[in-house]
Amino acid sequence: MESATPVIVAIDGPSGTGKSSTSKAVAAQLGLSYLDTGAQYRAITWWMVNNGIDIDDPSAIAAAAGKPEIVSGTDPQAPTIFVDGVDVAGPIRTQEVTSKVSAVSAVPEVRARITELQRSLAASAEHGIVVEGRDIGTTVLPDADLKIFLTASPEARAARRSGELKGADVHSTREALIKRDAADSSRKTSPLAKADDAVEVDTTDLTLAQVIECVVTLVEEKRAGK
Ligand SMILES: Nc1ncnc2c1ncn2[C@@H]1O[C@H](COP(=O)(O)OP(=O)(O)OP(=O)(O)O)[C@@H](O)[C@H]1O
Ligand SMILES: Nc1ccn([C@H]2C[C@H](O)[C@@H](COP(=O)(O)O)O2)c(=O)n1
Repeated sequence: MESATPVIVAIDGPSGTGKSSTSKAVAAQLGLSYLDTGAQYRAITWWMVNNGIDIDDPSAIAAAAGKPEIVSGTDPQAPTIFVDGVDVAGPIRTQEVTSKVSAVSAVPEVRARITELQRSLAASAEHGIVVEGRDIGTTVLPDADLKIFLTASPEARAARRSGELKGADVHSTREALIKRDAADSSRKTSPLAKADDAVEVDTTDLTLAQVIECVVTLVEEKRAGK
């Protein structure tokens, strides 16, 4: 039997729009690999913090950018992230890493390093891959078969995140999301942006199941050549 042509799907958008949940589910449903590029930027940030690199000094970050070995596992049922052989899936989600990741990921040498890893993983995905992040459609995989840009109101995103953080204050969560999005959108190198040819999906009033169904349909239509 002939196997389906590998399909490359890029899913971008601001924080809390549902990129990870949607991408994982779509990849699992369609038998594709899955890559969380935010986890890679968090992993390199975790390494910088743990190795005493001054996060306020872009030249120090640039000089260290090539040092850590970052390895991502791309099974959507059990994605993994290791730095120098250490499982950092938990530590990269701390408040400290979240507050520093935008500064580290703005450094061009960091982006060049991580982008190379991303392209290599996408190229080696046998059945195709769903890659989620901020600059996948614009910079990392500009020739992706399908580009999706997820959005949602800051209020919806803050409510989702507060629920996840067991009742964290919605107002401060909203402010923190807006601040991180502003930093990610205004950096010089490959900022958070919608690619011209991306399909925008506003998830504010959609359930996660509806968003997943919408994206699966878009991938299937693309595969069918519609
Ligand atoms: N359409 C939706 N309706 C309700 N909750 C949702 C929806 N989409 C995602 N969620 C929930 O919102 C939270 C954030 O989702 P997720 O982590 O997938 O977003 P993200 O865009 O990847 O965020 P980040 O970029 O910050 O990692 C999760 O708890 C998820 O279950
Ligand atoms: N393609 C990407 C993915 C992520 N980042 C940076 C900016 C985000 O604030 C941070 C963490 O991402 P998250 O785990 O919240 O998805 O990583 C980026 O610059 N480019």
